[in-house]
This record gives sequence, structure tokens and C-alpha cells, in this order.
Amino acid sequence: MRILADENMPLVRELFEAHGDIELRPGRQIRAEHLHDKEVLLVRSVTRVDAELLSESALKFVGSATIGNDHIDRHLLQQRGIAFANAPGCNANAVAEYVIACLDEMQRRGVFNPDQHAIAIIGYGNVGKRLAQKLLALGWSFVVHDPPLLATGFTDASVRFVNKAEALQAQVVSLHIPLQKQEPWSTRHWIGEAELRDGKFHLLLNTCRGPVVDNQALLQWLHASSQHQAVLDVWEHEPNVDADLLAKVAIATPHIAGYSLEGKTNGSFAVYQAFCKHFALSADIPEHLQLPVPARFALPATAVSASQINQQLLGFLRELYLPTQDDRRMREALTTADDVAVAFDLLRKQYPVRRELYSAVIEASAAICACYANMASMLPRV
Ligand SMILES: NC(=O)c1ccc[n+]([C@@H]2O[C@H](COP(=O)([O-])OP(=O)(O)OC[C@H]3O[C@@H](n4cnc5c(N)ncnc54)[C@H](O)[C@@H]3O)[C@@H](O)[C@H]2O)c1
Ligand SMILES: O=C(O)[C@H](O)[C@H](O)COP(=O)(O)O
Repeated sequence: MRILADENMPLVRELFEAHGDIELRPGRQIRAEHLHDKEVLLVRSVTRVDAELLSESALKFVGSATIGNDHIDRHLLQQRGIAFANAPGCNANAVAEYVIACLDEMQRRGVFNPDQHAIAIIGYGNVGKRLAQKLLALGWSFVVHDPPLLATGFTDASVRFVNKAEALQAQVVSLHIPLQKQEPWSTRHWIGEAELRDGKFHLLLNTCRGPVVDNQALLQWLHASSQHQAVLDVWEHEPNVDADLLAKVAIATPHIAGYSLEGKTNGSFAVYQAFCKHFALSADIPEHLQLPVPARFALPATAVSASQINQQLLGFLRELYLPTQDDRRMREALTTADDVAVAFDLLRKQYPVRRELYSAVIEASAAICACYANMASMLPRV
């Protein structure tokens, strides 16, 4: 079998080489002429899989090691009888930890106060649910907006669902919806001039897709008041980041919210398992490719109240991940770059190893475990 894969897919060679010849290329440079002799294409979000790319191909399987699918023409794949798999949920915990880490930083800067501010989670899918679990565990108040999910009959008594207007009355809005065109749930410029004018939120976090927010309207909103703050991991017209917007954003990162080692590796594993299923191959993942535990933390026996434990947990998260380091690297790289797009992609390609608190081991006394049973999502292996 001949396989073409994005070079930024971790473990791709180790996983797939037993099943065929693998050629690796930078995702943005994958072209139709590279596919004429391939049966399998493995991509990330930067490769548009459309009629132009598939014009010379006889592909049988396309895999995307991502949650988002907006770069894939799935209708076309279906028409052409090409199997497709992505990696739902692979980096959901990474994104949720990124959002908590950013809120923690905004709390430190006095922009976010969990005792006074509510967070609106927009989109209650894999990421939104993970984030909600962590907010519940931390005791930070939030509401949820996801009408397409409610339209399926979904219920969840642990959260409060609100309509869009009500969601935008929250002080903080965090976006976790797909970029999609289909009405009635189209999400391009879901936050635009009207939402920025009529909403009450003063802090906007976008970790889903750049075009979900009208970036020019956002820039004007940021100029209008120093109270208005934004955390952007994704950008309209990525990798061409607008320099004025970059300068005004509180925390800026190069589309890495999901780039924990776990998040990226899970993406490769999920695509590998779907590939094996499709071609009826054994899908065992060798033990030596499983990730080691990233860290062991101990909760002091003196931390008995919920707020003391929360502070400890946020401290552990800070030890594993500080979004301010990504922010600094991005500003340094982009403000000195001859070519912003190249610099943006290089930051992503050379992203340092980042591990999740979720896969750390946290030691705690039996009393804390009993009192904190509800913190399962923050304390996975007490
Ligand atoms: N920055 C990153 O690194 C990163 C990582 C992972 C995912 N993402 C993005 O985040 C998005 C969400 O991820 P997920 O895993 O939670 O996806 P998901 O598919 O599990 O959930 C998306 C949720 O959004 C809801 N939704 C769809 N349209 C909506 C609308 N118009 N209004 C309100 N809700 C709507 C859906 O009903 C669904 O529940 C992905 O599509 C991807 O684009 C970004
Ligand atoms: O949708 C996702 O899973 C992420 O946004 C995406 O995977 C980011 O990383 P990329 O595929 O661009 O490397």
C-alpha cells in the first residue's frame, strides 16, 4: 500500500510502516500530483482535501488526525467511495486544559474573577463537555449554548442551557463549535459586529476556528475599550496573522490549544485504528508507543477545603503548561519574521513537548479523595 502523510503527524512511520510505503510531506505542500499512485492520504487541518487535490487520485482512504473537519470535502469523498476517518475527541482534554490555564492567567491579571464572572461555553461537544467538567470541579460558574445538540433530544441536568442572546450576557465567552456553512447552524462570523455590540462579555476566548469570529470586528471591539480582552489560539486567514490584532490580543497562540503530546498522539492512534479497521488489519498499538506518565504530584494533607485543593490543582497545571510562554514565543517569532505565515507554521512544527495534567498521577490522602470524588476530570488517577 502506498501512503502519503503530513510530516507533522507523530508516530506515523512507527504506526503505518508495517502496512506500506510511507512518503511524508509538509501538509501545506501536498498537491494532486503527489497522489496519483497513493491509496492512503493522512492529513492534518492545513491540507484542503477537495476536488482539486483529488483530481489525479485513486485514493481508498483519507484520515485526518484532527477533531475539526472543515478542511475536508466529505461529500466528495462519499461520492468517490473514499473512506474517511478523523479523530473525534483526540485533543479535547488538551483544549479544555488550555482554556483553564488561560482563565487562570486572566484571573492573575485581574481580568477574570471566578467569584463574579460566569463563563458561556459555546458548543457542548467533546471539548465543551470536558471544559464543563473542569469548571464544575473548580466551582466556577458557567452556562452552555448548543441548540443543535438540544434539537437531538439531548439532556444533561448538570448544566444550564441558554439561548444565544443569554449566552452573550455572560462576562466570558469561550467558543467550541465547528466551522460550518450549513444553515440553520452556520458558524462563520458567529461572533460578529452585532454580537460584539450587544453582548455583555468582556473576555472572549476562541480555540475553535478563526473564521468563527469576525477578526476585523474583533479588532475594533478591542480598540473600543481596554476592558475588552481576547484570547486567540485560532485566527481568520491563518497562517497570515493580522499584526494589529496580534498586538491587541491578551494571549496569542499559534493554533496549539490541542497540541499536547497526548492530543497529537491520540489523533495518530485514532486514525491508525480506523485505517486498520477499514483494511481489516490488526490494530494493536505496541506498548512502547504508549506515553509515559508525565508527572506525579502530591496534594498536601493540609489542603482540605475545595478552594485549597483547587489552588493546588491550578498550581500543578501551571507546572505543566503556561500559555504565556506560547504567547511570548509567538509574538517574538511573528514580529521579527520576514514571512509571518512561515513563522506561524514553524512555531507549530517545532512546538515543545507539552503534557496534560489529566494524565499525571496525583497522590492524595483518602480523606481528600473522598471529599473530592467529584473532581474526577481534574484528578484522574488519585
Ligand atoms: N485549537 C485547537 O487546537 C482545536 C483543537 C480541537 C478542536 N478544535 C475546534 O473545536 C471545535 C469543537 O471541537 P469538539 O471536539 O468539541 O467538536 P464536537 O463536534 O464534539 O462538538 C461541537 C459541538 O458544537 C455544537 N454546535 C454546532 N453548531 C453550533 C452552533 N451553530 N451553535 C451552537 N453549537 C453548535 C454541536 O452540536 C456540538 O455539540 C472543532 O470543530 C475544531 O474546529 C480546535
Ligand atoms: O481540529 C483539531 O483537532 C485541531 O484544530 C487541529 O488538529 C490543529 O492542528 P493541525 O491539524 O493543524 O496540526
